[in-house]
Amino acid sequence: MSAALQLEEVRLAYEGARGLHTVVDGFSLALDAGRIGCLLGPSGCGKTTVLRAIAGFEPVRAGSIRLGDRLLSSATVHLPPEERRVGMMFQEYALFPHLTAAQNVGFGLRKLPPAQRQARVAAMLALVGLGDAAGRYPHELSGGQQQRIALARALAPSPALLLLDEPFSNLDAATRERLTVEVRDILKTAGQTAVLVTHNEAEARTMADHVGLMHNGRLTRWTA
Ligand SMILES: Nc1ncnc2c1ncn2[C@@H]1O[C@H](COP(=O)(O)OP(=O)(O)OP(=O)(O)O)[C@@H](O)[C@H]1O
Repeated sequence: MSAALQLEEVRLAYEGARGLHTVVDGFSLALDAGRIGCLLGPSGCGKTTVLRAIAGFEPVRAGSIRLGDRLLSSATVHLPPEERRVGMMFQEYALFPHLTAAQNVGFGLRKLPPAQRQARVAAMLALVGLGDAAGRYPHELSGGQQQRIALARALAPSPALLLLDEPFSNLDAATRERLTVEVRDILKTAGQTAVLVTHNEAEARTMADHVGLMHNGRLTRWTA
């Protein structure tokens, strides 16, 4: 089987006052469909930068990023984020406070006919175990429940790939531990290909099928 996600010799750099500053170099990985990969590494090693590049928020200076048979990024190609079929659960993508849980989950489904949209929202709320929370606003939900709604929102448009960047970092330790297991179960039920970023080793081992260790912008180990 060919990999769902494939990064080959990727180089990523930020523009600085003194020209380009390379933060990721020679970065390669392959992830099969339905598998969960995790990038683990110390602060500043480039984990978020890699996710941002996969999502289409950073240009690729060399190498390539492919999803299925589509080229998403290379030195000469850059598919816009909205055309990548990549879903995100990033810390900065909090729920919309003025929308109910159901409206949040339905946000990315506005192109669907209303009946189909409603059915998909109901299915996603059921998948994350919050079928009874449809009419509640984010402030009426616990932190863990809010993250499960954020997951339902990210999964609703059936992304080819889901990216999770430190999705549990704002939660207390007990909730975090419980949610790590729950989210893995939800992703596996959905057959979702996903890449998680964390600097918490226990979380990486619990969640992921493959753990990649990053150091100074390179992948130093990728465990099966
Ligand atoms: N917008 C930016 N402009 C310039 N440099 C940046 C920018 N964002 C990140 N960097 C630098 O790129 C490097 C990698 O940052 P990145 O956020 O990818 O690391 P990380 O491994 O995700 O860290 P953390 O675990 O703290 O989130 C760091 O040296 C950082 O200072």
